[in-house]
Amino acid sequence: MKDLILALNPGSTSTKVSLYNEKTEVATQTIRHSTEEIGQYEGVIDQQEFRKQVILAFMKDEGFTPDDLRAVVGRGGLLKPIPGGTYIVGEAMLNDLKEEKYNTHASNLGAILAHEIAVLGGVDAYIVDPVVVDEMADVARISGLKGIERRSVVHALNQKAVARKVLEQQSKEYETSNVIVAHLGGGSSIAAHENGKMIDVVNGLDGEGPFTPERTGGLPLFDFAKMILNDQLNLTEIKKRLAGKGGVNSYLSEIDLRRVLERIKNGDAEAELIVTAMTYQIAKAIGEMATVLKGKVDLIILTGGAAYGQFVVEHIEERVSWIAPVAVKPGEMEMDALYEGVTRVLNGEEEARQY
Ligand SMILES: Nc1ncnc2c1ncn2[C@@H]1O[C@H](COP(=O)(O)OP(=O)(O)OP(=O)(O)O)[C@@H](O)[C@H]1O
Ligand SMILES: CCCC(=O)O
Repeated sequence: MKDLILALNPGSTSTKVSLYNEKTEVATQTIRHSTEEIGQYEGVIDQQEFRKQVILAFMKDEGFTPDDLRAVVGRGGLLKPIPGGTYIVGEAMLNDLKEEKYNTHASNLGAILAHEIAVLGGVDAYIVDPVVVDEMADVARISGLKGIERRSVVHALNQKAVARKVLEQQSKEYETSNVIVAHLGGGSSIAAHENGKMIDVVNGLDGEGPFTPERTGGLPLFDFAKMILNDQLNLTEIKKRLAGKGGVNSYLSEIDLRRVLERIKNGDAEAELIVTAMTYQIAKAIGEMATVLKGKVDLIILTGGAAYGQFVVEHIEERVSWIAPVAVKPGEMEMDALYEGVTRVLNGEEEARQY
């Protein structure tokens, strides 16, 4: 039939898969991968074949094959800095991802898996608004140490989709509004969107900003340098300590915020202090982005899985609601945003960009 769009969103512990026909979602599933399943593989790229088979099995269960596809779209990963939009997947992009040229991240598999399945169906593969969308002002790139430049790594796909949706509900346009979006997930990113451009971002992946359920965010540099020397850490171990074993996990041995919030309800004072500190740091980062927008902020939006947590939302609101009204859009809109991005190209409303 060739009228289906397959959208793929690989996360660290899951692969989200959705099938759309012209207007609606036909089937969707979040396929969870156990620690044992994922643990068999050395790195993210090594999981390619395993995840491909999981996606094909999902399609088969739903009664479809790659021959039914019109296009495949994946969440875009760590590439060179590029403008937002829908990109056709090609060799240069695949090479950079397979070499992990710009670091490792589960979303690096998005383009790779989209390509693998598109080939089976004889169609094109795309990515939309990858995590490296770069709209940063030049002044924001200066780190404070020559030789190190700040870069834009952000939940661009969800941040932009959520901002558009919430503003639309308020009869406002993304392109003419100033908003601060805080995506609060396993990792977090916070960005200042000025008239439709993310002019500065708090890049949690590279160790900036608030700590998260599993990442440290920014640390006192000198003390961390001493820890590296004392514990004789190599780069892989450093990365693990910063992302995975950092943040809430390092204090409470738990990355699932739902369980931590349950502990707080049951009177765990340490858990309460740690999550309060996380919300305190998130609020500080939102305040920082307010100065980027010179105080002209129409809206603050909290999104991502952690925005489901009432404790989290209330503690952030308490500190930032003087800046601008706060809207809460928990979870993410990434699958629909992938579908909409590729549809704009297939309908000729937008041209596919080349990497
Ligand atoms: N109902 C809930 N209440 C509180 N926290 C929640 C709830 N649902 C999910 N979370 C927390 O949100 C976090 C995960 O968020 P999310 O699902 O957005 O992240 P992710 O998909 O792992 O990746 P990313 O970091 O890219 O967003 C986890 O710590 C999880 O416990
Ligand atoms: C989505 C941006 C990268 C990250 O923080 O995980």
